[in-house]
Order: sequence, then structure tokens, then C-alpha cells
Amino acid sequence: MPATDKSDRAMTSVTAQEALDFHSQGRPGKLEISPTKPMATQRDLSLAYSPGVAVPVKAIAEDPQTAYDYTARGNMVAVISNGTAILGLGNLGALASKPVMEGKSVLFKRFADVDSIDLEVDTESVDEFVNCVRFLGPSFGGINLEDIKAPDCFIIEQRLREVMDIPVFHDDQHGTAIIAAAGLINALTLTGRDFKTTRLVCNGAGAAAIACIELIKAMGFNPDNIILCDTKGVIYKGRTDGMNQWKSAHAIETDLRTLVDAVEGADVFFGLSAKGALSSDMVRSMAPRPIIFAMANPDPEITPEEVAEIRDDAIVATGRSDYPNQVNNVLGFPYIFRGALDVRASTINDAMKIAAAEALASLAKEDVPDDVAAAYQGNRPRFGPHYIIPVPFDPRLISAIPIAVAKAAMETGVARKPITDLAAYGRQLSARRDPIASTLQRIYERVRRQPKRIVFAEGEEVQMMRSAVAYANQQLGTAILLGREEQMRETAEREGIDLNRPGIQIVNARLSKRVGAYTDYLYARLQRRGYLFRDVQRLINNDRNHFAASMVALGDADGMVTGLTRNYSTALEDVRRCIDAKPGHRVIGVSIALCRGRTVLVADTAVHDMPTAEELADIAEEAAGLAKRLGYMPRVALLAYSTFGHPSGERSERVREAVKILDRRRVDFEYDGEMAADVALNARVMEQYPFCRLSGTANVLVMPAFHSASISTKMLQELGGSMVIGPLLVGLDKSVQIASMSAKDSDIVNMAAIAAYNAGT
Ligand SMILES: NC(=O)C1=CN([C@@H]2O[C@H](COP(=O)(O)OP(=O)(O)OC[C@H]3O[C@@H](n4cnc5c(N)ncnc54)[C@H](OP(=O)(O)O)[C@@H]3O)[C@@H](O)[C@H]2O)C=CC1
Ligand SMILES: CC(=O)C(=O)O
Ligand SMILES: [Mg+2]
Repeated sequence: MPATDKSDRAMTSVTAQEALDFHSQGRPGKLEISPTKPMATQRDLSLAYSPGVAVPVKAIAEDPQTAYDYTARGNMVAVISNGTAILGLGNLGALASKPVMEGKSVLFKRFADVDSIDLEVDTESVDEFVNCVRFLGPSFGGINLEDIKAPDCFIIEQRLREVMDIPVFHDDQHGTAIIAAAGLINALTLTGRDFKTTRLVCNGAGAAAIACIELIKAMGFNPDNIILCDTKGVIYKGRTDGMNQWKSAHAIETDLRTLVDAVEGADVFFGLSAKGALSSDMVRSMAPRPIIFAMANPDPEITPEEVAEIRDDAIVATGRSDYPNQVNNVLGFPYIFRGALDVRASTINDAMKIAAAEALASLAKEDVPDDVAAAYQGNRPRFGPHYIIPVPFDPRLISAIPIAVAKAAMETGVARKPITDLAAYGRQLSARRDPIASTLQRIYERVRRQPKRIVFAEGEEVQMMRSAVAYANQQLGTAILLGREEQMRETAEREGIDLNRPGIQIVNARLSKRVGAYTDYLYARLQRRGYLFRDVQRLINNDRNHFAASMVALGDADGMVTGLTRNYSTALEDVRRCIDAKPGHRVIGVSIALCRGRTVLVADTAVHDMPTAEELADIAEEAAGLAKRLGYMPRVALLAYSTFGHPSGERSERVREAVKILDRRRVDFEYDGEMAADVALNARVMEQYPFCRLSGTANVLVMPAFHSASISTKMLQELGGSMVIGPLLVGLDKSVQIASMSAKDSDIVNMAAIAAYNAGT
């Protein structure tokens, strides 16, 4: 464990250890490369490699544009840094910048389906850096420069733009400028100001600051009303200390010399400098209804809490995701490159940047539809001081920004492949959204709004303790750890887990005053099922699943998670002794498989061994219900080895009968079957059955039996590289989730969040 500093302690939503574990668990780091073509047979090899590969080689040599058709270039962006200005942490070198750069690459993929690789260039020499990057053009559709200190970044970007015919975009400059400009447009609107008369002070005169100032000036902000400050104070005409040509370009005639002087009476403060640079007194001296964008990362120039202590009329934004109004370039770079790549833009020019800023600003003013509201902390946001800019998880960003950028590229003549049908382009963009982000995010955000008490039944297990801490840290509610306190504290001490955080509660069944109530409750349920009173006492005293499930049944907790120490079916039996199915429902297990941007729900992966036709129909209904609750329009395929009667067989007959039962029940979701998995999942194969009632490929798969459900999800996970969540228990009267015995901390936290979500939000 490395030494922690103040900024580690300031991380309220995650601990330093969690951050390290997140990066080291499983395959270290955040990225891997996966092929898009099979490389399985001699023929594949002949096509992909020699001799077949010679054909596209020659085609590209003849017409370089065909590289976009035959290689990954057109969707590939390099994130390149030398680590000389990593976030606001300073010059920590190329290697130390790698976690940030991997992170940026992942965000490219997650948010905009842009493939990306990080490249860390180990030099502080501008010439060496430029020479290294300038020859990489053939590999990429765009270059995203990141965390390179000023003024080197200006020279590097300028020189690379001159010699490369693909977009070269320094994210800390232009990404930040676009987002800050969008936020500023809206904050000015809300406070009744305009670009002509507003007085702005920008602290920091590096990469991000200079670009922000340049962009807002290009948008019409009055240059005479902007004061730039750096570590030496105000940048005035004639200053010589610590100057460079980029600072000089924004120097103004003024007698003001310090940030304190400059900020007095200012309408807007832009912070692109360092933690704590704006004091309370400075905030006090600003004009009425001041606009404060404290954008330094990870710790802002001043926190929203500190501003709130001084005045309640300020609009405050930071670069962080744990406060409202996150002004951070993550809102920009994935979508700006998406638009630029899609029209094969040769550059990203001012018109494209302004179009992105305006699109972003407009989005915040639009009503937030239901499926978007879930992406927001708190209630449905409405344009106002606490919502001047959309959050990164807003699913509308992928449609709104790339279109604006692509249009501007076409209008300014830098698009090498103009898009003719923008409506169709908009639909393609929405389809690129990876549902995993929005699905889990939606669950977490809803729970955060209505936190829940979740009992972690196997509280003495290390993973349970870690998960409970993560649950509490993420403000999902109270995590109740069940077990012997002394043992838990000993383990926690040894493993460096802090159980003294708010939101953690320890309950020892043996010492609990509720033992009597739970025993009476359970005895009433089990007395006619062969259990004596003392058997039930033993269950409550000695068995944590029974104790935890009784807690939930009697309302002492909202939900529970278990599963690490007992196999799934045993844990489920324990729970079922205490909790029934919801009236009119059937208890089933649904696994969520997330694979290459697709999400499918698979059922029943937990309970019914060999379901009857009636049971299959129930399973379809329960799974469709879960799909709806997760925000999907269910398209349910009842799977078999046969498709619509061929080949015939007894097992397929049962599935066909289930479809007829659903017909009779007149359910309100799309379903069809029986069909084979490829028919359900592959649009081209489905086309061979034009009468199929599904409007698209299936997103809910009802398996004919438990063995096929279990085998296929495990194969998806192990061979298909899918992330599989679950099985989630559906249909119980109270909220319980059972993790697998091999679950990692993150799986358990997901399960706990899902238990909390199902407990009612
Ligand atoms: N929210 C967002 O999306 C983004 C935020 N940022 C944040 O902005 C900050 C600057 O990043 P970047 O421009 O890339 O870095 P640079 O190294 O290019 O520039 C840093 C600038 O900040 C100035 N500075 C540092 N400390 C102080 C201080 N205490 N008071 C006044 N000025 C100070 C420096 O002054 P001098 O010139 O005198 O050395 C320099 O001008 C970082 O905290 C970074 O995390 C950056 C990009 C995006
Ligand atoms: C967000 C970002 O890019 C930075 O702080 O450097
Ligand atoms: Mg950066």
C-alpha cells in the first residue's frame, strides 16, 4: 500500500485501496485487444495473413482511402501523453500517466464505441515527441494528445497538425474548452448575463486555460473583460516574469496584480490551476450570482461545500463526478472524435468545437425523458443552477454531439466522407451505446436516491466486508454485516478494511434482541414442515442465511446478499424457508450477459430443472418483467434446438406449447419460438423466418431447461468473453440476491445494489 496523501483521503466515493484493487484485479489494467475476425482455420489464416492479406495491401497502396475499408484505422484513436501534466498532479512522467491514458481509451470505447489505444512517450523533448508521433498517422483515424504540460503542448499540437492529415486534438485544451464553454453559455443564461459585458477571471494559464479563453473569445466573449492569472499573479501587458507567447497573447492593460485583486467584483471564475487556489474571501468578493467553475482535478480550486458556506447565490461546477455540474472533458472527446471519424474529417476545427459546445449546452435545456432521468443523481434534473450541463452517463450525448460535429465538419469542408442521411446516422449512433453502462448506472443511481439497508449474510468473509464497505462508500445505503464482531474486526485490521466508516453496521445473531421474533416467525412457517421449535432456534442462532432472510422478512433490512460459502441451490433453499414467492409470481433466476455492446437476459438460470410448458411461460413473463424494470423493451425468444417445428422432438414440443400458453395469456411483450439461438440472436438468420413475430434480435432468452441455461451462460463467460451478472433472483416476495461462490468484490457489490434496487426505489 503506497503512502496516502490528503487527496487520497479526500476521495469520498472510493478508497485508495479500492482504486488499487480495481486496477490490479483480474487482468491488470483496464484494456485488452480483441480480434474482430475469426482466426480459427487454415482458410482464416490464408485470408487474414499471407497470402490473402496481400490483396488489401495492394489496394491500399493504390488508393490510400481504402485503408478505412480494409483496416481498423477509421475507428481507431491513439491517446498519447508524456505525463508532464497528469491531471492536476503535475509532471510524474510517461509511465505514471498510463492509468489515466488507459482510462481515456476505455472511455472512448464505452461512451462512443471508438477503439482506442494508449501510447506513453517517454520524453520531455518537444522535438523527440513530435518525431515519435508524426510517423504514426497510418495507424490511426485520430490522435488525442493528453496531459502534456504548457507551453510544450501548444508547440506539439501545432506541429503535428501541420504534418498529419488526421485530427490531432489536445484534449486538455480543446476538450476542456468545449465543455467549459457549454457550461458557461448556460450559466450566463441562468444569471441573465451575456458575452459582451460579463467579467471573467481565469486562474491558470496553461493548456486548458489558454484554450478555454481562446474558444470563448472565438465565440464572441469580450477579450477586454478576461483576466488571466498564473502562479505569478495577473498576466498584464509588459509582465516579463514567467511569460511565454501564449500567455502574452491574452495579457491586458491593468493595474491589478494578484488573483485577490482580479477576482473582486468578477462575474465568473474559471479555475484550471490547482487545488485550493480560490479562497473563501475571494468568493465573498465576487459579484452577485457568481459563476465558479473550479475545474482542477482531482481536487478543485474550491469545493462546492466551501462556496456554500459563504454564499448561496453561486453557480458552482467542478471537474468531478461526485458533485453536480461536472465540467470535464469526458463529456467531449469520445463524441467529438466519433463525429470526426464518421465523416473522416481531416482535422477538428473551431466550427466543430463550437458546434459541440452548443449541442451540449442545448441538451441541458431539454426536458429529461424517463429513460434518461435514471442516469442522474437525485431527482429528474431540470435546467437550473445545479444542472447546467448533462452528466457523462446521459445516453443522449452519443446522438446529439457527434451529429453536430459531423455537420460542422461537412459545412466547413473538412469532411472527406460526408454523410447524406443524417437521420439514419442518428439511429446508428444510438445503437452504438453500450447498454452495460446505462443499465448498471441506472440501478446504482436509483438506489443512491433511495438508499437501502442490505444485510451481507456472510459478514465474516473478507470479500463480503470489502463489498459492504464499497456499498456504503458509494452511498447506496447501510451495509449490515452479519457475524461475530471481534472476528470481523480482527480480519478487517489484517486486511486493511475500515469497518468504522459511516454506513457500516455489524449485527451478531447471538447477541441480537430480535432472535426471539425471528424464531417465532420461522417456527410459524416451518412447524408443519417437520421442524421442531428447537430446530428453528438452531437455524436462527447458527445459520446466517436464515437469520438474514428473517431480518428481511420482518423488515429489519430491505434486502440481503449471500452465496460465498454455500452453493447456489443450498443458499436458495435456506432463503425459501424464510421467504415465499410474490403472490402470483414464480421464483426464477435470470443472468444478464453483456457481450460486445450487447446485453441479453438468460432465464431460468437458477431454479427450474426441467420446466413444464406452463413453467416456461411463467419464466418468460418473469424475465420480460425484469427486462422492463431494467429499461429494455423485451423481445423474448423461447429457445430450443429446433426452429419453428424443425427438427421435431418432444423437448421442442414443450417450448412450442409454452408459446401457445403465452398467446392465451395475451401478455404485453414480444415473444416467439421455438427457435434456435442463432435465429434469436442473428438478424440475418432471423430474416429467413419472415413470419417471426420479434421486431429485432432477442434480448431475453428463455432456455428450455436449467442445464442449457447454466451451460450456455458459463460458456458465454468463459469462452465468449462476456461479463455475466447473476443469476438474479426474480419473483421472491422480498429482495434477496445470491452471488456465486467464486464472486469477486465487484460482483457482490453489483448483487447488493440489485437487491437494493429490487427492494423498491
Ligand atoms: N475539468 C477538466 O476537464 C480538466 C481539468 N484540467 C485541470 O486543469 C489544471 C491545469 O491543467 P493543464 O492546463 O493541463 O496544466 P498545465 O501544466 O498546462 O498548466 C497549469 C497552469 O496552472 C497554473 N497554476 C498552477 N498552480 C497554480 C496556482 N496555485 N495558482 C495559479 N496558477 C497556478 C500554472 O501556472 P504557471 O504557468 O505559472 O506555471 C499553469 O499556467 C489541472 O488541475 C487539470 O486537472 C485540465 C484539463 C481538463
Ligand atoms: C480531465 C482531464 O483531462 C485532466 O484533468 O487532465
Ligand atoms: Mg487531461
